[in-house]
Amino acid sequence: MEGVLMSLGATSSATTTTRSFYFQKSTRFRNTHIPKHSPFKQLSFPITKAQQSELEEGSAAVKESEVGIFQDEVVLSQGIKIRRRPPTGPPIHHVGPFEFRLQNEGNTPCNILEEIVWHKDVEVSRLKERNTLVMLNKMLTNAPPVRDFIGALKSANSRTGLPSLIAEVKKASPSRGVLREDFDPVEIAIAYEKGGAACLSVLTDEKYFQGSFENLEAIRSSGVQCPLLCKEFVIEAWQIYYARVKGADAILLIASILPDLDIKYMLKICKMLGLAALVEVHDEREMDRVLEIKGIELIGINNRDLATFEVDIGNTKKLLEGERGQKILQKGITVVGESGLFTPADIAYVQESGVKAVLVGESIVKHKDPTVAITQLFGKDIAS
Ligand SMILES: O=C(O)c1ccccc1NCC(=O)[C@H](O)[C@H](O)COP(=O)(O)O
Repeated sequence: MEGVLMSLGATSSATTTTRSFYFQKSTRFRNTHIPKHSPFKQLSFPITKAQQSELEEGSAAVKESEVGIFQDEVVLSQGIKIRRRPPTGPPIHHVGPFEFRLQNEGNTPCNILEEIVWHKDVEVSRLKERNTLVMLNKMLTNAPPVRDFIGALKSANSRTGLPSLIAEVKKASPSRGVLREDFDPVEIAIAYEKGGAACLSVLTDEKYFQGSFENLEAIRSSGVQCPLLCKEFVIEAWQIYYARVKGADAILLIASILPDLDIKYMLKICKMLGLAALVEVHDEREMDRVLEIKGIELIGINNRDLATFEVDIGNTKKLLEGERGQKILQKGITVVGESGLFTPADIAYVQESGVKAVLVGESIVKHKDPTVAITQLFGKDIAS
């Protein structure tokens, strides 16, 4: 590794454009004020020459492909329904001395996932002011070393012959409310590790999941050895740096909110920082999109529709059938079955469908002893 001062003049839409666009009933608006996400003008962090040229190639490709293409058209062509927050919120109207805001389809989130993403946009803007990329870059030198997230999944899978477990430290969720009142993240993480979890997923979203980056840091510094997934709603590359500084070994990238170019660019950032990326899909279209992206090693199939909360574990099977399953095998991608897993029969069902790992929250976090809950979930002790 060598120190290189990077200049990323032409970067991906993930870094130089906001892509704050929104639709109204019949008209789409594109926010042409762009420079909000431009933190990467001059970066100083250790990367190899090969990584540098890879990033530059990526940047050039992004620039090229964006010429003449409106970002909202790109997004629509990829079937992404989650819109970005309108730049100004509902317009203000005055009637006499009164001021009010008009709510309509275009400036009010249309489902919970969209609401989360819009809120995240505001939250990230504020956090970035207090933690600039230059500051994060400095902090990277003191960040704890990255552990091998995918390696841990693979070795637990070959040791037990069962899907390896990513156990989720989850206090609450929009669909289920508070899952555990006496929530001590470190205690839960230790109990998960004792129960045989290969990796942990730590929710860092505060507003909707009552999680935090403090939880992630506390678990990381507690001595727990399991590699940690930062379970966030990533809309900007800056968040990946932040997660790394806070001790994450892996990060979640959700295909229903990120266009392909953002995913590609973010994968490169992850690679450069040594983080694993869990790219999450929910339907066939998202799976087909991500299977076209080079370099994906880990795909999560979420059985929960994040817009409606509907959960169906048959989704994992559906997305792994036929050609898609073949392609995944050929590419050597590890698949994680996510959400709605409660019994040994559920685990067997997703394993038969082809997953090598599972991500589980509710069914183990609610139990008074999460170690016991893991044994009950798998129908056997997976720790030894
Ligand atoms: O869990 C939710 O209600 C939720 C709502 C909106 C966006 C994301 C949401 N959950 C994230 C997850 O996918 C789950 O936390 C994870 O897969 C574990 O699921 P479970 O075992 O069902 O708790």
